[in-house]
Amino acid sequence: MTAVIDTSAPPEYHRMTADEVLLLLGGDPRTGLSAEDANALLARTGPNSLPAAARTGLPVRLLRQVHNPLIYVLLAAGAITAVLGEYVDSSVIFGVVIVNAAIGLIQESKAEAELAGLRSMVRTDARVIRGGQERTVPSETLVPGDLVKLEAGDKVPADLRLTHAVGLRVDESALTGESEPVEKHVDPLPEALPVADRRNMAYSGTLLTSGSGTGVVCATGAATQLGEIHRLIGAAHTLTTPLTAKLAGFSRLLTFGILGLAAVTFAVGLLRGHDAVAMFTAAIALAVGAIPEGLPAAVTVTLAIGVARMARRRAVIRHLPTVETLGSTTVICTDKTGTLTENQMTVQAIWTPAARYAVTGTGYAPEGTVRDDTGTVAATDRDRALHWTLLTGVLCNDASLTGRDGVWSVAGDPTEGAMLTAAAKAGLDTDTVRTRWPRAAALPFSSERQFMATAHRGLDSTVIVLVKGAVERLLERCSLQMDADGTTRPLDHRAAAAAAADLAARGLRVLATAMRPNCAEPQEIEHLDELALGDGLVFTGLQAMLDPPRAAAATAVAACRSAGIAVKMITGDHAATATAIARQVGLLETGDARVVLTGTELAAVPDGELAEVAHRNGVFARVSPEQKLRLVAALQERGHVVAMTGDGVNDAPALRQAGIGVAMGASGTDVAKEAADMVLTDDDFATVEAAVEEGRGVFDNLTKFITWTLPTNLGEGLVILAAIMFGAALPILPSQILWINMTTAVALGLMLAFEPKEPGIMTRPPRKPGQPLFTGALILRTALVSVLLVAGAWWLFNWELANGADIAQARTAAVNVFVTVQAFYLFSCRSLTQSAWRIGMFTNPWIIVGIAVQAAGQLAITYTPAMNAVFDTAPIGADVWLRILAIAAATSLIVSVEKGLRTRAGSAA
Ligand SMILES: Nc1ncnc2c1ncn2[C@@H]1O[C@H](COP(=O)(O)OP(=O)(O)OP(=O)(O)O)[C@@H](O)[C@H]1O
Repeated sequence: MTAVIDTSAPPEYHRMTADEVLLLLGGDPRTGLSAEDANALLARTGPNSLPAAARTGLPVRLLRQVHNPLIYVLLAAGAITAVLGEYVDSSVIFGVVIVNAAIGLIQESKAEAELAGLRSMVRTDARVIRGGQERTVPSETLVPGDLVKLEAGDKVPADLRLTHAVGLRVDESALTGESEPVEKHVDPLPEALPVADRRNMAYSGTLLTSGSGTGVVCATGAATQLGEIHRLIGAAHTLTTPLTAKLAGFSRLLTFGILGLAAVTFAVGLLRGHDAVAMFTAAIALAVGAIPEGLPAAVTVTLAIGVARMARRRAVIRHLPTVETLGSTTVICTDKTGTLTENQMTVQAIWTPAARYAVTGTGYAPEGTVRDDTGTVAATDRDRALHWTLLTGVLCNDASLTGRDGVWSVAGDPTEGAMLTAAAKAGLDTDTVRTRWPRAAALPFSSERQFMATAHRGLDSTVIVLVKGAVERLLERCSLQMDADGTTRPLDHRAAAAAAADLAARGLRVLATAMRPNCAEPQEIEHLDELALGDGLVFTGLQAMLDPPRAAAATAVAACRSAGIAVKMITGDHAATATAIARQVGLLETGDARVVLTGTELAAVPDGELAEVAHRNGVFARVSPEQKLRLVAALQERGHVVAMTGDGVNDAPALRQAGIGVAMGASGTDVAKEAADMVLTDDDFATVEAAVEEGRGVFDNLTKFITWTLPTNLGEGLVILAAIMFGAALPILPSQILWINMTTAVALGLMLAFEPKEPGIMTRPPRKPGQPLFTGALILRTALVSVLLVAGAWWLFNWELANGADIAQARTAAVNVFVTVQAFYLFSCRSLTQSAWRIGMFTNPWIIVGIAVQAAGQLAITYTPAMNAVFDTAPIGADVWLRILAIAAATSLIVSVEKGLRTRAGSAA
């Protein structure tokens, strides 16, 4: 069957019946499109993805780089110097503007590309019915006519006309701005309606908050409503973070301060009778020298490098500011299943009111046996409760197992997969059982409800209801229990609860099963809800599964602890299971004073005390998503920066509330990913810890750059200021300052962005969120280094003049003092607390590359006649170089003494 699509005027699908839509788009209501048709159509329609936003044109991007008060000053200065006939200075100034803009442009493009690349790391899949079979395909391969299945938590992958909807509610805020979820149905709507009122359509990019359904794809990619919006507004891409904003503000302030100072210098120079043109260029040189132009670019580059490093460690950042926030994380709240544990479930024990069974075998392969206490292979006809608990595990279940080349995997929830395997080991074949008892209705699992129920109509029209879920939730609905012969008697609640607690204490995840045989009112079942389910159920048994802790979890928990970060487990699972796993990963130690709190206990805590309770305790079990939100808020109230993991639809509010919402890339719902700041592609707790470590590294590198750039810039400004104030000849000319400023920022300073993390990075406490960048220590350091720079350059300039050098040579010596001291100081800035020798001289090869490039530049400006002519420099002798090196070494020594003293006093610059 081939689809016929009239592209001239998009049909109004919401006005048609579901069958008409299917007919129009060539899909079959049962089998969907065939795989061949879908592939052929894909070649014509193109992938179901939004086209990359058209990038702003080059001229505009360049202009954006120039749009900066400092550059305006430079442009004005360039123009005035040109008018004054100082063509060399004027071309140097214009050269600087061009080079600056080019570097900014390249860096910005790189950072943008880095962020854009991340998007493809979080892939979305869609479940389609093609050729009569349900399969999971990448969302990009959907075509019109495809039948797509949806369930709570999914992001709608294309524009769909719904053909089936059960309790389907959709959050359409991405499209309409309306955050209240909208209820959907499948009936045709007679009139032409705006998008927001088309209740039988589900639009691409909107999120399913509850229910399930099926729809036929009627538009993909750019043709969707979302594509339309995307086309209108373009992709908003921001490289701004609180830190960059703060720094931009600081730079602006500094620019105006320095311009004022330059104006004063100019005026003082004139009063002293200096030449106006010379004074003007000197004032400009002061301004250019003192303003840290490289700062914004360095911050963006450092953040982008951080994002790339995190991605390599499988943490995908969705919002750039998260990179900064990560460094100050004080608490990580993690769920258990799949994050601290493998999410590889194997039923190991089954308990029925009549007997206990051990299940052998590992993984999802249906290989193993179910044996009772005596070692006899279990027979389901001897213990009917065993029969029904296993049957419930198969029927009240949406997962399926697939085995390929002896490797078995589960499509769907691993908990449910494990129950299918257990049943298979006892000889119950999934397909046979599911055909014998077709499903009539279902009450899906949710974290709040903590159980799932299904109704089935047997071949003889009997209707049964099967339930599986958390032990406490089920036992409170049961009044009877099943005996081995299938008869029932009153529930021994205590025995069942004690058995569950025993199994959970072994770290096993325990699910209870129950049933209602022979429903009197089969009609009622069509709308299975909690009310219809009622209580008075028959308890049939417990299935306990092993979900081993992840290999790296314990190490990561320990690393967090030594980094001053508290790790808290917040799980929906049973308190005993949570405790056992918490012990295994080192969250609780034997004799730990902290207790495991359950959701019920939490609910009893008054609001005023919650912050303290949340702060003090480490494990919270049977917690509902809504309580997760309360816990995050309470921790924040106590001043914590909270990273919180989550995967379900209902976790979204807590993820949004947390400083860093962390979603699971592999198992999480699209809703959770949309709400998160960071997505873990491997779901592993250790990845959160890795991201925190990278976050700290990024912040360190920023601090290092700032510690390097501020003193050098201030020194460059000061030297001119001093010369004019003291009425002396300028030791460094404006064009030379421009040279120093531009070359060192790129060749030297920027290389700090590539610094590897320092060894002790995870053994110190988290950075305080409000901690200012410009600490007293930094201000002192800035003053010290800038004074040393000026003193060194000044002294050598005068010494050379006094010893027979001409002014060009003396200035060349001063220029080289500046650059060499900056290069030496760069090594000091490689670590905030230790000497460069300690951290290893060659651990950042980029520093060496940068220094080599800078050295080549210095040799060129000193010895090539062409550059001598442009920059008014002159060749200097080897003895001068020795004096330059001596000054640089002396400066280094003084700085390392200061650093040593400060480290000992406990405050690093
Ligand atoms: N598919 C399911 N069907 C029925 N009950 C389930 C299912 N999955 C989990 N449960 C029960 O509901 C409880 C809560 O599940 P939930 O998914 O909220 O948390 P969890 O998976 O146990 O742990 P975590 O919050 O650490 O991921 C589980 O402990 C289990 O008893």
